[in-house]
Amino acid sequence: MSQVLIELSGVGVTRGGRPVLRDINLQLKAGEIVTLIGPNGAGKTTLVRCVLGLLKPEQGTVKRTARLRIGYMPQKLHIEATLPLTVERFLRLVPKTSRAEAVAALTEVGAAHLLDSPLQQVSGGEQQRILLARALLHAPQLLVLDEPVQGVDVSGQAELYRLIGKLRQRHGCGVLMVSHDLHLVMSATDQVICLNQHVCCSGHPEAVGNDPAFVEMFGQDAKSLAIYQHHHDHSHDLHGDVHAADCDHQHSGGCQHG
Ligand SMILES: Nc1ncnc2c1ncn2[C@@H]1O[C@H](COP(=O)(O)OP(=O)(O)OP(=O)(O)O)[C@@H](O)[C@H]1O
Repeated sequence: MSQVLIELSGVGVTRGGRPVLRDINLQLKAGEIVTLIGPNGAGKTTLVRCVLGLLKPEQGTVKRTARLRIGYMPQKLHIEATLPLTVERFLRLVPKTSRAEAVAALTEVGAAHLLDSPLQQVSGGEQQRILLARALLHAPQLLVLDEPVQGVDVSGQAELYRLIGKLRQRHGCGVLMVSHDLHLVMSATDQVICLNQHVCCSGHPEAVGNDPAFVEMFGQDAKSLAIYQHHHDHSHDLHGDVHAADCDHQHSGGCQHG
């Protein structure tokens, strides 16, 4: 049986007097890909910060396996435009990283040719690969990817998702991925968690092979993408709170709130 890397139980976070996360239960195992989806302000980044140990929730517990090694890929890289920094020097900011290790990590993400490039000059898609290479240098048991395809064109997105799937297989690591998109999640995602302060629903993504509009939009890459079918039985107001009128909804198996 796969090792449980991290387990959140009843996690709750309040910010500015408002609940941002409520009663979150989540378990992530080695070799498993879990994708968090949800609208702006749903609490995805806050949840990631709890997983990374950067934020201690007011309620509930976060249990990590002993000495868990996490490779984190942030949404964006913020670097000073005038700072002379090559890709190699950037990667070697990870302690004890040799040039050979930087090359190996870049090779894994198909970006070895960027080794001597100035970091400021690489494209958005290249930057995402470099951030992924940096995450790999931590020899992660758990990869945490915050919107890994942000700013990448559609065919590049499919390629990046495929790469993440391959890395999971090669390293046997667990992957927690944040997506802002309600529709595009990788077919290799084992579990999708739809978050809007609480876990609205969760489950396996359903393949979109039969959807002609989707195939037309993504071509052959559509086969490597999936659409998660939503079965919400409640709605949220602008603040993410559940509409009072929905409070008598029938709880289903996928519904994880009280
Ligand atoms: N330090 C803070 N102080 C006050 N409110 C905060 C703080 N951090 C986050 N919030 C609020 O918590 C809510 C959740 O924010 P979070 O960044 O986790 O959402 P998200 O799902 O990642 O959003 P996005 O998709 O826009 O990145 C938002 O309403 C945000 O304004």
